[in-house]
Amino acid sequence: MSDPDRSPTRVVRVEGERPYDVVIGRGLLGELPGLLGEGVRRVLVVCTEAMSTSAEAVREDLVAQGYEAILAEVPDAEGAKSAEVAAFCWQVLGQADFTRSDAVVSLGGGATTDLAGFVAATWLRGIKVVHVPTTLLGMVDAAVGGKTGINTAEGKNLVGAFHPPAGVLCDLDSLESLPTFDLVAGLAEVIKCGFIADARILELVEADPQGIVERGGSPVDAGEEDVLLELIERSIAIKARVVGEDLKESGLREILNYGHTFGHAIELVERFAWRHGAAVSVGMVYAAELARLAGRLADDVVDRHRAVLTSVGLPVTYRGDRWEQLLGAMRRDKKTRGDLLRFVVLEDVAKPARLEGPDPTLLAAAYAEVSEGAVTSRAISL
Ligand SMILES: NC(=O)c1ccc[n+]([C@@H]2O[C@H](COP(=O)([O-])OP(=O)(O)OC[C@H]3O[C@@H](n4cnc5c(N)ncnc54)[C@H](O)[C@@H]3O)[C@@H](O)[C@H]2O)c1
Ligand SMILES: O=C(O)C(=O)C[C@@H](O)[C@H](O)[C@H](O)COP(=O)(O)O
Ligand SMILES: [Zn+2]
Repeated sequence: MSDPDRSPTRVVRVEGERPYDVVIGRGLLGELPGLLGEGVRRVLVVCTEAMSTSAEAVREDLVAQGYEAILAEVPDAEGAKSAEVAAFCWQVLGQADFTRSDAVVSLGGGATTDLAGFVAATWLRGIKVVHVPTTLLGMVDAAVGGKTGINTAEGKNLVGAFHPPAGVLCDLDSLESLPTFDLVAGLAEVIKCGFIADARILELVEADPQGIVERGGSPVDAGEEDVLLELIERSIAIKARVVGEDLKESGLREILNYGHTFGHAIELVERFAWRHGAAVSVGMVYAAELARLAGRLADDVVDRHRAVLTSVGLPVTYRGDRWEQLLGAMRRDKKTRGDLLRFVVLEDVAKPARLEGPDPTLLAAAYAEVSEGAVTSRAISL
């Protein structure tokens, strides 16, 4: 049962062809059958080893409520997002006779929800999925909005489908075991929402960055939880509004990709060993520098990127000897059209825009600004 004194349950509605709810609160796992809806008989719970105890509890609960529920344990983090792991899940579904009225439940971080969502999108051309994200990043971003996918040797999320979930359960209790390193990675997407759409998010982080970071992994103090809860809700609300208007990324949705062109390139060059949030953090500084060099963004907003990201422990630089590989990876970004590289940039906080086909010298100059040990082209005070 959720404890109303600790954290009331909130619901964010995501509109679209099949609207669904993102439920945010504590002790919520019992709510899962409600989100699965009518007609589901078999459920595949997809998890990693780190979450297998919780996943087994969910499975037993589902069985107690009359479902046939089985577990599929997949590799940790980006290791889950491969064609081989998807094929393993398809095999499990096939051997257990999953039909179009059955469902997948993901329980884990964004990598698990992306993989499980992709498996659900492709099995029998699409069965129901409910996401139970257990990382901050999963809650505020990956589990909401229906982007699912896996990586290939050539890049991040290059294979996937738009497949919105039937519901999302964000149980804040799961954040208590999340390592600080991963809480911080999730803050990158929260801060992204601040820069693209909601200055209040930036103000909240700037007011007490250490307090927000330190509550990860330790029992939650009521005052601190309020800030984290507000950050989570605000980020989910932005994502819900954007994907509700533009599920398939024909325009508006691209703003959620702020920092990802360069960020995904880092992930590929690092062979997916970097956390996504850390790579996106550097990617946002790259995009900010690009906009500044193009004369579209003021110096103080660029400085604000470095200051707020650094304040929570996120990286803002990357090694300076990988330009050709990074550029090659950016050419395969999903926003690229033919030979035209396209970036989401800012003209101010909460004023996203596009920068199309920037001059190669500008691209390289922005890289120099985020390269480790670089002396930036102007004096900044952090
Ligand atoms: N589909 C989307 O719209 C979307 C949006 C943003 C990010 N993503 C994807 O999400 C992924 C990143 O997600 P992430 O940051 O959650 O990383 P992740 O899924 O790799 O999880 C990070 C680590 O946390 C562990 N973990 C998860 N929950 C835990 C818990 N409660 N306690 C202890 N450990 C726990 C995992 O086992 C893993 O080691 C990337 O693949 C990214 O591309 C997708
Ligand atoms: O939901 C979106 O749209 C996003 O771009 C959110 C991103 O944070 C997320 O990492 C997404 O998976 C990136 O999508 P991709 O299309 O660039 O692979
Ligand atoms: Zn992202």
